[in-house]
Amino acid sequence: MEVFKNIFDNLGITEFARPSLGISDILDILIVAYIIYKIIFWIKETRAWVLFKGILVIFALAAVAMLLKLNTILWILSNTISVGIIAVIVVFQPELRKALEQLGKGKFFTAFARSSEETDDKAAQRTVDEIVKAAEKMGSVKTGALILIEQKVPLGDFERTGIPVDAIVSSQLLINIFEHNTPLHDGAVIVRRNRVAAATCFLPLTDSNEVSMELGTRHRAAIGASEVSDAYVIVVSEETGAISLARGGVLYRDLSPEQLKNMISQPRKEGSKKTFATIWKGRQEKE
Ligand SMILES: Nc1ncnc2c1ncn2[C@@H]1O[C@H](COP(=O)(O)OP(=O)(O)OP(=O)(O)O)[C@@H](O)[C@H]1O
Repeated sequence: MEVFKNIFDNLGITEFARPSLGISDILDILIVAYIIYKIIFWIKETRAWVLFKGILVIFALAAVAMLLKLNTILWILSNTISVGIIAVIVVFQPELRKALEQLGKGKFFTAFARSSEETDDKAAQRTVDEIVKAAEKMGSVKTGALILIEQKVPLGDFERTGIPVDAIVSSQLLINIFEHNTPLHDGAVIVRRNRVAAATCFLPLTDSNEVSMELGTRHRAAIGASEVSDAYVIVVSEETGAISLARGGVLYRDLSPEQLKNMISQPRKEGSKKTFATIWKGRQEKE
């Protein structure tokens, strides 16, 4: 209590104006802060983060409009906000349902604890090596494969369409997953923080007209997923055994294992700048 008394004294708040602050108030504030922190973290883990950022922009706009007394903008915002709240609930409905389900199963906090683990550079490099090794081996025997490596944009929406795996990435595991006539071989595998998060995931197909006619749905799905996320999407063709990489809506075809390794070796936490520069260079080279 002495600490708070000193803070109030330093702020010049008199004894008279000082709010009474008990242990229960502090506990109350801490619990609310903790819950808000968890909610923000949960939002960041789903695609709701992009929508959430849009909402923050609207709030910032409202604040500016209020400061500058832009009455027409304020009127429009205040009249659309009530509709907006309902719209947000509708748009976020799958995420909210998932969060409530997890809360019911008691998984919400454990999932958070696991996902907050630091990405280890050594483990990330090992993951890249294992994926490249698997792609090379699957290419040599013409086993089709589709692997997404999550970057900053969460792939939770794709992951939910598949079967959870949650295992450390290894070339043997990947080869096994894509083995013909096995239950997990169809669809895409999602790799997150050096673990295979899920298999048999369904990805959106690109509707670009520029995709070569000789490419089928596996490659179209790879390009489609790379258009709506910043993931590295690796495809091994079942027909030719060729290895390709989709990134930012661009497909880099017929890569050697070394080229693939170089392209996907950027560690996740380095941020997208360097990665994007490398990919952009590749894009220009292709064009
Ligand atoms: N939307 C999708 N999401 C995830 N995986 C998909 C999707 N569409 C197709 N696939 C995968 O691709 C396989 C079909 O590949 P298809 O032969 O049509 O594609 P392709 O691009 O010609 O590839 P390949 O060269 O390997 O034959 C499916 O069995 C499935 O595993």
